[in-house]
Amino acid sequence: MTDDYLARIGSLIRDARKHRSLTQAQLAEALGTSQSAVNRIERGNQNISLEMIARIGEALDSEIVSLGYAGPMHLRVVGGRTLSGSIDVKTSKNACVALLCASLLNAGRTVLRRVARIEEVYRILEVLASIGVRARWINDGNDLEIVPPQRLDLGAMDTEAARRTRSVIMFLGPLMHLEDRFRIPYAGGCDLGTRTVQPHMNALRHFGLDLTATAGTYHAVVDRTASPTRPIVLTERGDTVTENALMAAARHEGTTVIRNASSNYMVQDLCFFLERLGVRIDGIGTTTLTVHGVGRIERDVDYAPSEDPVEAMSLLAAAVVTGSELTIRRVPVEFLEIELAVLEEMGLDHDRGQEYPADNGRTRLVDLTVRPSKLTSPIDKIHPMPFPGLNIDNVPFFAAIAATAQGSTLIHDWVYDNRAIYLTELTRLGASVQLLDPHRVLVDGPTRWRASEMMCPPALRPAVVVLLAMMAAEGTSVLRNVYVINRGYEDLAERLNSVGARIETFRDI
Ligand SMILES: CC(=O)N[C@H]1[C@@H](OP(=O)(O)OP(=O)(O)OC[C@H]2O[C@@H](n3ccc(=O)[nH]c3=O)[C@H](O)[C@@H]2O)O[C@H](CO)[C@@H](O)[C@@H]1O
Ligand SMILES: C=C(OP(=O)(O)O)C(=O)O
Repeated sequence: MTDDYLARIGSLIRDARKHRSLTQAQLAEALGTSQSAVNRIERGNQNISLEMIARIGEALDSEIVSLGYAGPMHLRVVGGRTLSGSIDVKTSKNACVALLCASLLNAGRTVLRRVARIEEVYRILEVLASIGVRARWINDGNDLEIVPPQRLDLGAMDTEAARRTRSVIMFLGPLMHLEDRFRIPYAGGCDLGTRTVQPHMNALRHFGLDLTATAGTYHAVVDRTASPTRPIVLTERGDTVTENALMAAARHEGTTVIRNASSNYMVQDLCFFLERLGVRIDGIGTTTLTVHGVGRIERDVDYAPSEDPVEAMSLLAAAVVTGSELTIRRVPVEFLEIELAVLEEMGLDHDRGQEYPADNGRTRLVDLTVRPSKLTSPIDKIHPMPFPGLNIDNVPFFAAIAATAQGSTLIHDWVYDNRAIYLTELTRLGASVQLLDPHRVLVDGPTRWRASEMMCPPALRPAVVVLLAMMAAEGTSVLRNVYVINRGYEDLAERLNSVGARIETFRDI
C-alpha cells in the first residue's frame, strides 16, 4: 500500500467516524486498540491491514470503508510443519450467541467477558444494533457491554445479517416477552441441509407463541393468557430449542419444567447466566430443567462464558494430524471426555493437568498436552449423541484423525443431511474417504497428505478439517473463501501460526 493510499483511507475513516459522532477514543475502544493508533491511521501514518480496515468498517457500519475490503478471505497454507508450545482455547461461539440473545431479557446493563470476536457474534451484534440495542466492546476490546433501549425497533431489523446465522432463532424466546407481534427472518448459517424449527414452535406454543412461516419470514403472535399447564417435553434434545424454552420460561412468572432438555455446554452457560439474572434453575447439567421465572429483570450483570469444547477438539486434531506435541490450555474437559476416551483407545498419548475453574466459576478446565502417537482405527463406529455423548460438532474432526490412523474407521454422522458428504473433500488432499451413504463415510489410513488448492466447504467444521489436512500436507495449499471458518473461530490462522503453523491470509481486491 502506498503512503497516498494510507492517507486517503485515513481520511475516509475519519469522515465515517465523525459521521457516526464517535471520538477517536470511542472508535479505539470498539476496535480494542489505542486512541493514538486510531489517530495515526486517520493521518495516514500507520500501515493498516485489510483485516483492520474490515474491522473499522464493521465498527463504523460504513459502506465507504468496507469498500476497501471487498473480496472474500482466503488462506495460503505452507504445510508439513510440526506445531509446538501452547495455545489457549477461546470462549464458545454457541454460548456467546445464546448469551447475546439472552441479554434481551434484561432491562439492565449486561457485560459479557472475553466474547469471541467471530463473524457469528458480529452478525448477532449487527441485528441487535439495528433494533436499537447499544452494544460496544470495552476493556481493550475484550468484553462486550450491552444496554437495551426502552423499546426495541423490530421493524428496523437488519434482515441480511439475521439471515446469515441460525442463531437468530434464539430471538424468539426473549422477544416474546417484549412484543405481542413481531417478525424474524428464516434462520440461515452453514449449508448442512434442512434444520427444523418445529421443536421450537412446539416448545414455545406452551407460552402462547404462535409462529407461521411465509416467504422467508416467521410471523410471531403472542397470546399472553397462555401458560404451560404441564411439563414441556421437547420433541428433540436440541441445544437452541432448549435455550429458547429456557428464555421463554425465564420471564414467565411461576415454575416451568422442561423435559428432554439438552445439557450441552452452551445450555449450561445460559443457565448460569440466567441464575445471575435472578432466575433459579434446578437440574442444570441434566435433561430436566425446572425454571423459576420472574416477570421483569432489570439487573446490571457481569458474566464470563466458558471455553469452547469444539475449538479445543479442533486444536487437538491439529496436533494429531501434524504429529506434534502441543499443549492446549483451558480445555472444558467435561465436554470432551468421550472424545478423549475414544482417542485413548486409538492410542493417543496425552496428559491432563489439574482441573481448575473457568471464569464462570462452574465449568471445569484442564490443560491438555498431546504428543505424537501411532494411532490405530477404533473398533466401533464414531457417532455423535446429544451431550453427554460425543459432541455433534466434533464428529468431523475424527475424519482427519482417522485418516492419520492405521486401519479403517467408520464415521456415522446421522445428525446433518450434508455434513458427511463434505468430508470426502479430504480425498483431494490424499485421504481415502469413501462415502457409503449420505451419513456414513469409511476412512482408511494412514494418509500421505498432498497439498491442494480448493474452495472451502460451506460448513464450519468440515472447512476446518480441510484446513488441518492442509497443515499436514507438505507444500503450499490454498483454501478459498473462509468466511465460514471465521464464523466460529477467532483469528484461527494467526493463533495456529503462534504455535508454528505457516498460514497467510489474503483477499482478492
Ligand atoms: C448456535 C448453536 O448452538 N448451534 C449448535 C446447535 O444448533 P441447533 O440447536 O440449532 O441444532 P439443530 O436444532 O439444527 O439440531 C441439529 C440437528 O440434529 C437433529 N437432532 C437434534 C437433537 C435431537 O435430539 N435429535 C435430532 O434429530 C436436528 O433435527 C437437526 O437436524 O446444536 C447443534 C447440534 O449440537 C450444533 O451443531 C450447533 O453448533
Ligand atoms: C453447525 C454449527 O453451527 P450453527 O448452529 O451456528 O450453524 C457448528 O458450530 O458446527
